[in-house]
This record gives sequence, C-alpha cells and structure tokens, in this order.
Amino acid sequence: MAEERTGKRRLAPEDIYEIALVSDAQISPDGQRVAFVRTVLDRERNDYRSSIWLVDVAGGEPVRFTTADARDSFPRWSPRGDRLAFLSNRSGKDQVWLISLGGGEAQQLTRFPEPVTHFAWSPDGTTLAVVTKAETAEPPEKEPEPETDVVRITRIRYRSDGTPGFLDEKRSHIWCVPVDGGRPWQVTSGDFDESWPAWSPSGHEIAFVSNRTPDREYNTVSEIWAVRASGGEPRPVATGDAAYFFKPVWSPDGTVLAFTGHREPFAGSSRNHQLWAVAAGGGEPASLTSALDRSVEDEVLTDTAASSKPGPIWAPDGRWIYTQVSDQGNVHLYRIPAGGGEPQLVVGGRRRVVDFSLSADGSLIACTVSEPLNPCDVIVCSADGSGERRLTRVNEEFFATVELSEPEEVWLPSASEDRRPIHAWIMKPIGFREGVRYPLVLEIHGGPHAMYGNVYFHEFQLLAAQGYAVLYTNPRGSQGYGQQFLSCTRGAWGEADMPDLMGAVDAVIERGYIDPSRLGVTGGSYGGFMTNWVIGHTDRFKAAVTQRCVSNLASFYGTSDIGFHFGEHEIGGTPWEQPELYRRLSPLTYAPQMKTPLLILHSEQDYRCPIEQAEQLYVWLKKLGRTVEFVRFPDESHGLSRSGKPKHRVERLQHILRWFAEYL
Ligand SMILES: CSCC[C@H](NC=O)C(=O)N[C@@H](CO)C(=O)O
Repeated sequence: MAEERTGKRRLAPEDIYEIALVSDAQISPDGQRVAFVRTVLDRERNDYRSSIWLVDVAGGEPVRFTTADARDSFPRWSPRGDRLAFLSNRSGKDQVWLISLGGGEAQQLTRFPEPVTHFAWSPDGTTLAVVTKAETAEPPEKEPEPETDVVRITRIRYRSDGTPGFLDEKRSHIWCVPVDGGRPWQVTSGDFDESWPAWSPSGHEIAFVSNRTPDREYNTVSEIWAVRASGGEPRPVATGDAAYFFKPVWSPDGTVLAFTGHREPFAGSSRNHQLWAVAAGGGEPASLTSALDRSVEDEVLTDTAASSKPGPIWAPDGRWIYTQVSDQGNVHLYRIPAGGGEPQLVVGGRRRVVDFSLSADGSLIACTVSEPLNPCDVIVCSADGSGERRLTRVNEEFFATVELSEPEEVWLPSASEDRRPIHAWIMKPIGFREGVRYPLVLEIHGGPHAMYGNVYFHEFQLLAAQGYAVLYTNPRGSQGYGQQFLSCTRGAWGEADMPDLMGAVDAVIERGYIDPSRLGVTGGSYGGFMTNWVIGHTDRFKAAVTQRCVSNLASFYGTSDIGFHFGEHEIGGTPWEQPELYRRLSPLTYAPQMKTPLLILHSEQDYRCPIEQAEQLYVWLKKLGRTVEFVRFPDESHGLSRSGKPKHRVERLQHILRWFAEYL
C-alpha cells in the first residue's frame, strides 16, 4: 500500500548496510576544508571500515582522502594545516599515521606495542602527545608466552564492558612523539590511568585527566593534572575527592583551564555535567553553567551513529568556550562567556550536534549533525551560528528509496499524582490509514540518565515499517530536563518512572488509532530493567522484548563492572545495608506476576549488565511455565545494538520483529 502510494519500499533490518555514518567533522585551521570520518558496515567481512574524507567549505563533492582497507579515525589537522594525523588499525592495532595534504601515501608515525587511544598536536606542530598503555615505544622482538592460563584477580575493577577478557595491569600514559623523527619519550608514569592530553598554548605543559587519589581503586574520582611536556612530576590543577572532571582545554593566553564535570563523583551520570574554569596554576574551580540546569555533554541515545570525542573548545579571542548542551531531546552547540554570563545558543534546532570544531581564527564552525530522518551530515556555519550550510548529503540517495515515519514530538501527562507532562515522540506506522487501529510498541531508554531525542533510530523506523505505532518517552530520570528530574529516580527505580510511561501509553491510546489489546514493550539496559519491571506490574502488554537487561540488583552489584559504585549510588546503599530495598526494586521479585510473553536478548560478553541477569530471569519464568525465549549473542558486549558485529546487529533486529509478529 505504502509502496503503491509513494513508490518507496519499506525499511528492512539489513538496511544498516546501506547507511553510511559520518562523524568527527574537523575544519582546517584556514577554514577552507573539513576532514571527517565516513564509516560503513562491511557485509562480506562482517566488520566496519572507515576512511577520512575531505569536503570544501565553499561546496562541492566530498572526496575520499585515505584509501586503505582499514579503520581510519580521529583526523586532526596540524597547526599549519599542511597535514593530518589520524588513528588507523592498518598495522593491526590503532596507531598514529600522518598524511600530507600535498599528496602522497600516509606514513605510520607510532609503533607502540599497545593501541593509541587519543592524541593531540603541540601548538608548534613538532610533537604529538599520545595516550597508550604501552610501556615501550617499539614492540618487543617477541611477545613473552604467558606461563599459565589461570587468572589471578586482586583488584575490584577487573573487567570493563567492551574489553574482552580481564583488565590487565598496564596503565594508560602520555607519551610525546616527535613528528619529524626522533625518539618518543614517556611523560607520565605510575599506577594511574591518564587520558585527554591538552597542550598549553606555550607548549611547555600538558594538562590531562587522571585519578591520583589514594583510594582510586574504589572511588570514581576524575581529576585535572598538568605536567611539563618534557616529563617530571605532575602538578594538581583541579583535584581531590570531590573532583569528577573531564576534557580540559586551555584559554588562548594560557592562564585558565576549562573542563567539564561535577563535584559528586559517586553520583556519576545522575548529575548534570557543568563547564568549569580554574586558574591554570590551580585553585578553586568555578562553574560557568550552574544557572543552565543542563548537562554540557551529549546524552542522546541512538543505534545509528559513529563515535567521536568532542570536548569544549576555547575561541581564539578568549571570550567564549564552545560546548554541547543536552536539552529536551536535542543536543545543541552553545558558547559560554569565559568570564561568566548568559550562555548563547549557536547551533540549535530539532537535532543532535554530534561533534564540532573551529577554524584557527574562530570565524567558522563545522559540525556533524543528526536529525530524526537523517542520521548524519556535516554542516558549516559562522561563529555565532549564522549562515549555516550543509556540506554533505551522505545518505540522501538511499533514503529517497525507503519510506520513513516522521516522529511527532509531544508532551503527554504522567499517570503519577502530579500529572507532570512527559516529553515523548509518536511514530505512526508506515501506510497509516484513518479509522484503522494499530498495535503500539513502547520503547524505554536506558541509563536511566540518558535521553531519547531528535535523531534517527533504525530500530524504531523498522517497527514503524512493520506496521506498529512506536512511542518513546523521556520519563523521570532522563537527561535534558534539569537536575531535579534527572536524579529523582534514586532509590525508586521503576516506582518513580513507570507512571510516566503508562500515562504516555494511555494518552496515545486516547488518540483513537491504537488497539489497546495489542501493546508491546521493549528497551535495553536500564530500559531492559524497566521492561521487566513493567511486565511484573501490569498485564496490559501482550508481548515484550527485554534487551541487555537487569533483573536482580543484588547480583548486579557484584557482577557488573559498575555495580559497586553506580548500583550503590542509584539504589541508595549496598545490598548488605539495604537488603529489603534491593529485593523490592529487583524485577525478579515480581517474576511470579509476569505473564507477558517475553523474549530475552543478551550478549555473552556483556560486563555492564552481565548475562547472569538474563539467565536468572529466563529460568525463573521457564519454571513458572511462562512463554519465554532466550537469545544469546556470542562475543558481543553491552554495545551490541550500536557497535556489534553487523550480522549480529541484523539478527538482533530480526528477533525483535519476529517476536512482535508472533505475539503482538
Ligand atoms: C541498569 S544498569 C546499567 C545501565 C546502563 N547505564 C550505564 O552504563 C545503561 O542503561 N546503558 C544504556 C545507556 O547507555 C544502554 O542503552 O546501554
């Protein structure tokens, strides 16, 4: 029907292979060109490939600049703009490569035995500050054979989601690597993990992020330190037990350091990240965004994006600091007066500013943006946001062939006593006709401190393509609506937010085109927790899919890589201090009440919400005689839906569609 009307076909799970992802838009110092990363899913190799592309700011077709059959990422212009440094796995592990804008092949700069995870150009363009866990600059002649395969664990942090196996004893440190020959030297050392190097404008010092507190094994502190580029003892800049600081950036005159974060490390993601400034010599940091009541980070969730690492950027005239701000489902670019004052919106609209960069004179900005019907493109505008132009149309051709459902942005009353309006999006099914009543799928986001928003979401579009209406909301606990809304789910998981979800479902049913006997529910991570919670507290849903879920908070405390801090803060105590609270808030407690046919999707290497969470739920429901199925994804982590092997990503989507087709 839809096809007849529009001449377009319906979206399919495998269409993830048709969508190219662009990210990390880096404008050249002279503002003439933008380098960006273009990532595609390689069906044959069941892997990802990415390359660096260039596009003229004046317009024209983007051109592919790096051509290796590899994963190239993180392009960064030399200060003179005559070459690009980037990360590439061409030699096996990610290392720094250099390519001249004048032509010629890329040259490998670093040969560390461990991957390089981040780097920064020195202001004079002679040296790179590089982050790696390597202990030597060159690989050893021969890797020593391990004496045993038995693993001895002595630290509380011994696994980290996304790192297969167990964490090793190596630490991430900063090295300096001369760009035109010469031996690299190690700048920081010791039992600390360093990240995010930022050169002082004079090139004498490097600021960085580390946790150097004595209790660092157990706490979640993140401090700002600085060290002479030649090496030596680092000095504290913004440190101590109340530091939860990231992404340092120097003022152009070198007197001030700005960074993001907050002052309650244990509260983690449940606090807005603010922008702070401190005298570069150290002192008391002052917040520049305390009146904003929003986070200066990108908090939006999607299943269709490549990663980049944007941080605040100080304008060359020293007046402004540019930063992302998460606001009601959008991620906008703001500039914050460095001396204090009203933040100014620079790039707004119903969209997500994924990353951004400034030309050397600060007159031009390049950004990657994402919108509900377009996953990603590169735009350019002036320093105040005026004169915006789109430089790429990466997926225009593909999206001209498929029909998408345009999400309607609405505010719907919560079913809680306060009837608070909850921000939500409704997608009508493809082929929608007046007078017909459709099944509805409620999507619940994770975090809980993240947000859905104005971005393309393949899973939602697929459900709409299969004839479902889709509802997604930002209930209590979500980012983007202020501190009070963000943290009010503490000690009240499920209890505080379920009424918001159910109020939204009721409000959509009232619109008249939903069949109330055909409601489905799904979500991942905390959204999986909530899916379990919801079906344990109501029988209104006819089918459910729980993904990377949590079912038992007491075992989550001991098995998740973040259980002993995130879990403890979010629930409000340890399992031995609050056994009744852990029992009350665990979905498993309500398993006997769960009647909804449930599909459990889980990755076997999920160390965030370990697969034992799914196993417990599966066996309990099976023993209770319920309709339940368990699909396990080998060699995948918590990030399966976003960065898993392409074939598994397609299979995951197919399982979701299959379950709803059968039970909804
Ligand atoms: C419910 S326990 C851990 C939840 C996890 N939070 C932090 O890592 C989570 O909900 N993650 C979300 C958002 O990133 C996800 O979609 O995986």
